[in-house]
This record gives sequence, structure tokens and C-alpha cells, in this order.
Amino acid sequence: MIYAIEVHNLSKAFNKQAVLSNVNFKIKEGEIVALLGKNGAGKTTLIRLLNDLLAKDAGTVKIFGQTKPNRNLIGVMPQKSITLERVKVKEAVNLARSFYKNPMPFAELVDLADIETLLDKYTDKLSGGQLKRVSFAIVMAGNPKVVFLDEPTAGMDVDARNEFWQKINGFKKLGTTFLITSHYPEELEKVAGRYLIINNHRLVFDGSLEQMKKQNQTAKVSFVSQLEKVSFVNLPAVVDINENNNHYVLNVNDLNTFLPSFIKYLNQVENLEISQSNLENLMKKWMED
Ligand SMILES: Nc1ncnc2c1ncn2[C@@H]1O[C@H](COP(=O)(O)OP(=O)(O)OP(=O)(O)O)[C@@H](O)[C@H]1O
Repeated sequence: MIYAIEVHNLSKAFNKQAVLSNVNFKIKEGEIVALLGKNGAGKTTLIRLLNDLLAKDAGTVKIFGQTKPNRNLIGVMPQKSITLERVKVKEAVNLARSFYKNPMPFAELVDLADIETLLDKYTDKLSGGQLKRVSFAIVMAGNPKVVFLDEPTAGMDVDARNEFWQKINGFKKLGTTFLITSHYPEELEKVAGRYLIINNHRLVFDGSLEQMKKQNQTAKVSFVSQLEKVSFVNLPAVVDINENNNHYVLNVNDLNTFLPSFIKYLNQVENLEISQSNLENLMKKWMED
């Protein structure tokens, strides 16, 4: 099988300091994958390595089976957008289109990136969020099949961010592959089907949100009960129990397993609250030192 992105034993160090060690993953065509990790974890470095913009120390990278990236297939939106002095947005977008044999039609691109109102502005006079939208138009100009987006919504306001993720969702039916970094995990939940997490220079998680929840404490169950702690200790999926004056907090790693056994105590508990972990809390677990 030919994967959109295939990474084998990829390693990179700067000044003898490992940033990525033996990273392995495969991404199928059409997957939308979130790349997560705290500041300095190596996300940008990984994107640059995947695009051959940085030399690898070891390992292989294949994009659609090719080790030399075919620029016609790839779109990269770097974290820092580049501006051109005295170049209007419409000129920059058309310049980008001119590099490709079959570019996306101008009007489609304008609609996709929501840049209609920016077309006559100079690129070096745009706000941070506006510049991100223009960069997105430039990235998509050649109808790429694999797209790397490094913090695409940084600087965008809430409406622009929501609209952006909706547009990304629209690519699902076209089968475009995306690898996206963002410091807004709750937004990535709207689009990503899979998460890669880098920590301490290794890929520490590769899977779906469901898998992440299964491998973590997925819920807190709090209640008041006159029952003794021993009643709850052996319930399935309970990771730990805190009890204080009959106030209980149970950390549970699989609610579906826990609830059928807990039900028998329902008439002896009060103030029951169940809160499930969101992606942000789950991620913290994977990013601990
Ligand atoms: N060209 C370089 N020379 C030396 N060190 C570098 C270089 N590029 C990156 N680094 C270092 O490599 C590490 C990973 O940086 P990288 O930019 O990949 O992290 P990141 O996960 O993208 O972080 P952020 O979330 O802050 O954008 C950092 O410690 C950074 O200082």
C-alpha cells in the first residue's frame, strides 16, 4: 500500500540535542491528523523534515511513496507567514497559482480562504489573522494532495477560526490529507481523526481520541455517600478514589465498564456528577516530563 506520508525511524538533533528520535508513523490518503506537543517539542522540525526543508540525521520519509517530495502534490503553511512588500493579496495569490499547471480557480481559492475583502490590500499591511488566511490561499493554490499546516489559526479571531475548521472539514470528501499542528486542541477535535503526540523527542501517542481516552483516566465521578470506601474500591475501571467526609471523587478510565457495576449504588449516592476529560486534559497526561 502506498501511504500519503510514511515515516521510518526519523531522527534529528540540533547541537547534539535530540529533538526527534526514531519517529515512525504512516498516514493514509484522506486522513486529517493532528500533530501535538508542547512548545519546543519538535512539531515544526518534523514538518520541515517531512518536506525536505531540513536535513535528516537518520531515517526515511516518503510522500506518496517518493523520497524526493513532489512539490506539485504538497502544500506547506509555515508557522511564520512571509510577506512581500508592495505586493497586493490578489497578486500574491495569482503568483502562487502561476507556479502550477492546474491551479485552483481564483474565485474558488478566494472563497476557500475567505479573503474577498483582502484582495486589494498589501500583504505587508495585513493583521496576523488576515495573513494566515492569505497564506492558506497560497498553500492551496496548486490543489495539493498532502497539506502541512503549522498553527494555521494562530492570530485568527473566533469566527475566522470556526470558519477555517469548517473549510478543512469540507476537504474530507475530496480525500486531501492534512497534518496540522495547533495549540488549540479543542479546535482540532472538530477535524482530526487521529492524533500524534511528541514528547521528550519521541512519538508517545498515535491514535484516535477514543483510543486516547481508553488509555487515560477518562472521567471523574463525584458524589456523596454514606457507604464505606471499600464498596467502590473494586469496581471495574476505577483508577483511584479520594474520599473526604463522605464526599467521593473516583477517577475512572472507562465509563462504559464502570457504570453497569456502579448502578447498584445509585439509590445510596447523592449529588452525582460525571465529567469526562476533554482533549486538552488528556493531552496533558501525554506531555508530562
Ligand atoms: N535551526 C535550529 N537550530 C537549532 N535548534 C533548533 C532549530 N530549529 C529548532 N530548534 C530547536 O528544536 C526544538 C524543537 O523546535 P520546534 O520549532 O520544532 O518545536 P515546536 O514543537 O514546533 O514548538 P512550538 O509549539 O513552540 O512551535 C526547540 O528546542 C528549538 O529550539
